[in-house]
This record gives sequence, C-alpha cells and structure tokens, in this order.
Amino acid sequence: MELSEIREKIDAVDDQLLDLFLERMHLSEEVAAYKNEHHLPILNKERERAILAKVTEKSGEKERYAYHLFSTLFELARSRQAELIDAPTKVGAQIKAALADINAVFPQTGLVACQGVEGANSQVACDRLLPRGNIVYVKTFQAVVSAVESGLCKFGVLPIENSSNGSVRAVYELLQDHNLSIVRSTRLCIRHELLALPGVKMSDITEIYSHEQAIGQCSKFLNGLNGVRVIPCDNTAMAAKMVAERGDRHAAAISSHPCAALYGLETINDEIQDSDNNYTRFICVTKDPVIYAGANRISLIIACDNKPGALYEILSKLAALGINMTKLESCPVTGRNFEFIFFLELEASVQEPGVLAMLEELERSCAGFHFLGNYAEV
Ligand SMILES: C=C(O[C@@H]1C=C(C(=O)O)C=C[C@H]1O)C(=O)O
Repeated sequence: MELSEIREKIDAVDDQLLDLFLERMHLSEEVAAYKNEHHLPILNKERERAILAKVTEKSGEKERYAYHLFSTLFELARSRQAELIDAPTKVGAQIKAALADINAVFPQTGLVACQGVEGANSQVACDRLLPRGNIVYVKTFQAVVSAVESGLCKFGVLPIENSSNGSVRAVYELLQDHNLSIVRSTRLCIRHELLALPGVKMSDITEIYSHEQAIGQCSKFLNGLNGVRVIPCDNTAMAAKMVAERGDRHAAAISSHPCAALYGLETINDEIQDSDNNYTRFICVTKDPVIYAGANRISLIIACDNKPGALYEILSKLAALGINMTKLESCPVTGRNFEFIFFLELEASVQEPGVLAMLEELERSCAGFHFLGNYAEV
C-alpha cells in the first residue's frame, strides 16, 4: 500500500477515534452527575481494573500499549469529572480562604522571626522580603515556626533550597507538620569567607566552625585542608560571633563578608564556595493563608503510591494545563524503606483557569498532598 493510502486510512480511524473519545467523555460526564447526586467518590479502582483486565486480554502482543492508552483515558475522564463535581477538598477551602480579601496588599511592616544573629544570610533575606519589618532573632528553624504559629511574629523567614545542596530538608519537614503558608520568596547569591581574629594566619587554624549548609557549599576548599577539624554549628553568623567572643586564635568561621566587620574579624580567604553560582532561596511564611496580588509560584509536597506511572499521572495533569514546573525533587521519607515524597514548584497562579481544579484533583488522587502557598518571588 502507498504511504498516502495508509495515511488516509489512519485519518479515517482518527475521525472514528475522536468521535468515540468524545462520546466516552460525555458518558463520564453523566457518571459525574450521578456520583455528585449520590455522593460517590470519583475514583473507582475496581471498575478501572476490570476494564484494564478486559482490554489487556483482548490486545494480544499490543497489551502494553492498550493498557497505557486506557490508563490515560481514565485519567482524562477523572479530570473532567473533578471539574464538574464540586466535592469539598482541603486545598479548595484553603485557597478560598486565602483569596477572601482580593485586594490584600503585601504588608510593609511587622515582626519577622529570623534564625540566627545579625549578619546571617537569613537577616539579609529578611531585609529583602520585608524591607520595613522588625527582626526578632531566634535560635532554630523550629523556633521561627513557633514564633509565627503562636502569633508572636506575623512573619517568619526560612531558607528552603540551595543551588548546590538542594532542598533544606528540615524546613520542608516543618512545612509538612505545621500549617504555615508561603507568602513570598527571594533568591540570594551566597558568598562565603573564612574569618578569624585579626592577624591569625591560615597555618594557625585547627578548627573551622559553620552551618552545615555552608560547610557543604565549601567542600572543595575544606577537603584541601590538612589537620583541621570542621565543626557544624547553628548559623554562619553565630560561628563568626563565637570565634570573636572566644578569642581563640586557632579557630575560624565560614561566614559572610559583612560578619567580618560586624564581629571584628578578618578575612583569611574569600570566595571559598565551591561554585560562584551559589544561590539560596528564602521563604517568608505566615499563619494566615493569604494569596497576594502578583502570586505566580505554587509550592507543593506530594506523596504518591509506589507503582509504575504514579509520578507520570501527576506530571500529565500539569502538562495538560501547560504549566511549567520549576522544581521537582524526590526525597526519601525518614524511617521508610525507600518511599519517596516529592517537592514541586510550579509557575502558576490559582486564579488561572483550571489550576484550582487541577490542585483539587491532585489532592484527591495522591496519597499525600500539601499546598504550601501561591506567592511571588521578589
Ligand atoms: C467513568 C467513571 O469514573 C472513573 C473513570 C473511569 C473510566 O474512565 O472508565 C472508570 C472508573 C472511575 O475511576 C466511572 O466511575 O465509571
């Protein structure tokens, strides 16, 4: 058969397929109306399994392809049903509350909980996120969360990811366990320096203090040193402060340039970070789930079943809406045997058509779902 002839036949089959597809979608809309009336869940695994069993049995050696095609058809049918059924979801209620005040503008002032001390990168981030905010320093990320949850501070600032080290797990864990909303984010270019008391030389140093993230970001420099103990501490600025206060001429801190002047130290070595493209993103969180004008990023934590195609199903929902994903990181669930959760970031606003319905559907279909916020990066 000539190619043009085969293609003519394919065109004819496509016409039939399309008609049948539209008819199938129409029937699932009728099923949706029934489910709505009788308060039935959208997903019916038993029915889907029965159809797949029949399809695979009839498809012979093309069984794999038929399985995939029908799984996609179910996916699309469920998406359409979710659009039509307004079954309550947690994310729906959360977003509705967050959008209640449509004219809400980002506050200019307020107390901001910040982990560390003056000179910490978190402090620079606080100034960027809330230029006229009043900083309250606390010792740990947990204390930032507690300060916001208790109402002591309206805002909290936390580092969420670094371009060399990836996500800050401890912060994601706190976001999972507490109901805080991300309302703004910012990206800081991080430079590290080795600071010590005035006059101290590299050869005097036997101990280097810094935050774990900074230690990780200067691994090449640190690996090149001999006979030096590297000691993690709470914060890069705290490390500088401690070295200054102890007056120990064998100790140094990996910290930022402003901390040298702030704590009376001198730079022994500058630009010691592994990569000059070393960025850390910081988020600003609040207790009230507000979505301010200009929000164009959505952060999610998702857990899906450990089965073939589980992640694909999530991604296909984003692809269907043409949403760009700016982050997808898998992370093992602590204490579980290679079970993973996913950290996602999307370039989208819940006010764009279809986005809220898509999030509601993800909540319905995923084993775990956390909407962390819809916000703007400044
Ligand atoms: C259409 C239905 O809803 C969903 C979609 C199905 C499908 O596309 O065939 C099957 C079961 C449900 O998960 C239904 O319940 O029949």
